[in-house]
Amino acid sequence: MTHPLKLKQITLIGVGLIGGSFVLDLKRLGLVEKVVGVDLDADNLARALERRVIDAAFEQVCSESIHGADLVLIATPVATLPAICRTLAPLLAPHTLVSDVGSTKQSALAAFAEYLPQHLPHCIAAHPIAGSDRHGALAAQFGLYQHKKLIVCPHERQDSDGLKTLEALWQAVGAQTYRMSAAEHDAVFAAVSHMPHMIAYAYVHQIADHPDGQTYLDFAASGFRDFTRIASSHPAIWTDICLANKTSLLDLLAGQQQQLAYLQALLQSGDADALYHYFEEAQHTRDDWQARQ
Ligand SMILES: NC(=O)C1=CN([C@@H]2O[C@H](COP(=O)(O)OP(=O)(O)OC[C@H]3O[C@@H](n4cnc5c(N)ncnc54)[C@H](O)[C@@H]3O)[C@@H](O)[C@H]2O)C=CC1
Ligand SMILES: O=C(O)C(=O)Cc1ccc(O)cc1
Repeated sequence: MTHPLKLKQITLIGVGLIGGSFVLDLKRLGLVEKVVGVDLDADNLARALERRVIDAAFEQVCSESIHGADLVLIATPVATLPAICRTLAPLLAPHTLVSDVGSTKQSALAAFAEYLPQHLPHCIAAHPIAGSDRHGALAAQFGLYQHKKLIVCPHERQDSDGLKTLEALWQAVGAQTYRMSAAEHDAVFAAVSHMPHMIAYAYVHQIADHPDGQTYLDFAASGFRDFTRIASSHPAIWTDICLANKTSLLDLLAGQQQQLAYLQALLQSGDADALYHYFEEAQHTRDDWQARQ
C-alpha cells in the first residue's frame, strides 16, 4: 500500500539550507518521488544536483518546473514571495499545495492573499524554527528538523486537509508542529530571533568601526564568538526579515535603548547592588529557559 503522505513531486523554489534540508529528509523517508529545484543561482543548482538534494533544476519558475507538483515550497528570502506568487498564479493545478518557510508570516499571508486569491485555501504559511548561519544547497543537511518546532499560521480560508498534510510532512522529518496567528508569530520571533540578530550585527559594527577594532578582535574569545555567531547569517535573508517585521522591531529597539540607558545610569552612579540584581534576574531567566530546552 502506498504511504498516505507520499508525494509524487515537490517543486522547491530556493534550494538553500532550509528548503534543501526539508527535501533531503523527505527523500530519505521515501515520502517524495521527485524534487524539482528552482533557484536564481545556477552554481547553487549544480551543487544541489550533485548532492542529490534535487532531481531536476530550473533557473526560473515556469510551467515546466511547476507542472506535476503536489507541493510548491517557497524557501527564498521573504521579500521575494510576492513576485514568486504572481508568477505561480497561472501555473498551479487546483490540488497543488503552496507553502513557505519564511521567518515572517504576516508578509507571507499578504503575498498569498494578493497574488494567489483563487488558490488561497491551499496556501499554507509555515516557519521551521531551525537553521544556522550557513546558506545555500551545500548547507542542506539531514536531520535539521529533528525535535525542532514548526509553526503554521492558518488563515480564515484555509483548507484543513492541506494544512494537515503539510503538518504531517513536517512531523515526518521530526518537527513538533504548533499553530498560531501570523501577528502573534511575528511578535514572538521579532523578540527571540530577529532582534538578537540586529543586536549581534550592531555590536560587530561597534567593534569594527572603532579605530582599534582589529586589535580588539585579535583577542576576542568564546564569549564574543557565541554572542555574535548570528552576525555571520546571510545579509540577504536578514535584510528582508527585518524590513518585513519592522513594526515589532522598532518597538524592541526602543525598549533595548531603555535597557542600555538604565545600565549606563547604574554604571555612572556605581550602584553595585542594582547592577548585581539586574544581572542576577537575567541569569535566572536564561537559566530557566535553558533548563526547559
Ligand atoms: N537561515 C535560517 O536559519 C532560517 C531561515 N528561514 C527562512 O527560510 C528562507 C530561506 O532561507 P535559507 O534557506 O537560510 O537561505 P539560503 O540562502 O540558504 O537559500 C535561499 C535560496 O533562494 C535562492 N533565491 C533567492 N531569491 C530567489 C528567487 N527570487 N527565486 C528563486 N530562488 C531564489 C538563493 O539563490 C538561495 O539559493 C528565508 O525566507 C528565511 O527567512 C527560516 C528558518 C531558519
Ligand atoms: O542561527 C540561529 O541560531 C537561529 O536563530 C536560526 C534561525 C534563524 C531564522 C529563523 O527564522 C529561525 C531560526
